[in-house]
Amino acid sequence: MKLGRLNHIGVATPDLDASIAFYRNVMGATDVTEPFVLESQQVRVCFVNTPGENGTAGTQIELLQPTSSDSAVGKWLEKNPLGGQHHICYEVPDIHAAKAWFEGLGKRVLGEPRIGAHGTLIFFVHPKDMGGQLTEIMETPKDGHH
Ligand SMILES: CC[C@H](C(=O)O)C(=O)SCCNC(=O)CCNC(=O)[C@H](O)C(C)(C)COP(=O)(O)OP(=O)(O)OC[C@H]1O[C@@H](n2cnc3c(N)ncnc32)[C@H](O)[C@@H]1OP(=O)(O)O
Ligand SMILES: [Co+2]
Repeated sequence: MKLGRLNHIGVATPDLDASIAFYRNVMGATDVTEPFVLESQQVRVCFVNTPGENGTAGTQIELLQPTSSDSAVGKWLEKNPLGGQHHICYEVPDIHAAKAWFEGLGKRVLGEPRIGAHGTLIFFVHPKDMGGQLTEIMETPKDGHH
């Protein structure tokens, strides 16, 4: 398995607009995308772009507010009402080879690879098989656009 760049850190929040204000006013973020709803994951999401180096894209903070309490993020917020770090997403060159790799190690891949918020194929690996860390694996965007 070839580990690629850290694409984003998923951060859950009970109030997306308050979190955007926090990243702008407390963290000095200047590049925050327009929120949109991803029905399939029952989340309203936006990205805080952090500066990259030498013209490359920086790692993003993916801010996630559930649109329903009966959702992965909704359920997680019930246990973590303030919100916080929810998952980590790494890029890989070949999503299908990566899926076979984790399954070969007996780790639970959650569902089939599907198109994620960045428009490329992703899957998640169960946190209990990953040292407590919910891990999203994402195929590196072909056009290099992140
Ligand atoms: C913008 C969209 C973007 C995309 O899809 O492109 C996203 O990133 S969407 C993000 C939301 N979607 C997901 O997280 C999908 C993957 N997650 C799941 O399938 C579930 O959340 C799952 C299976 C990890 C847990 O669901 P379950 O129904 O089993 O919930 P439980 O509360 O019973 O959890 C079981 C056990 O796991 C612990 N847990 C749950 N979530 C996390 C987490 N994010 N990080 C670490 N650990 C987590 C939970 O505490 C339970 O452990 P226990 O010791 O029993 O308390
Ligand atoms: Co994500």
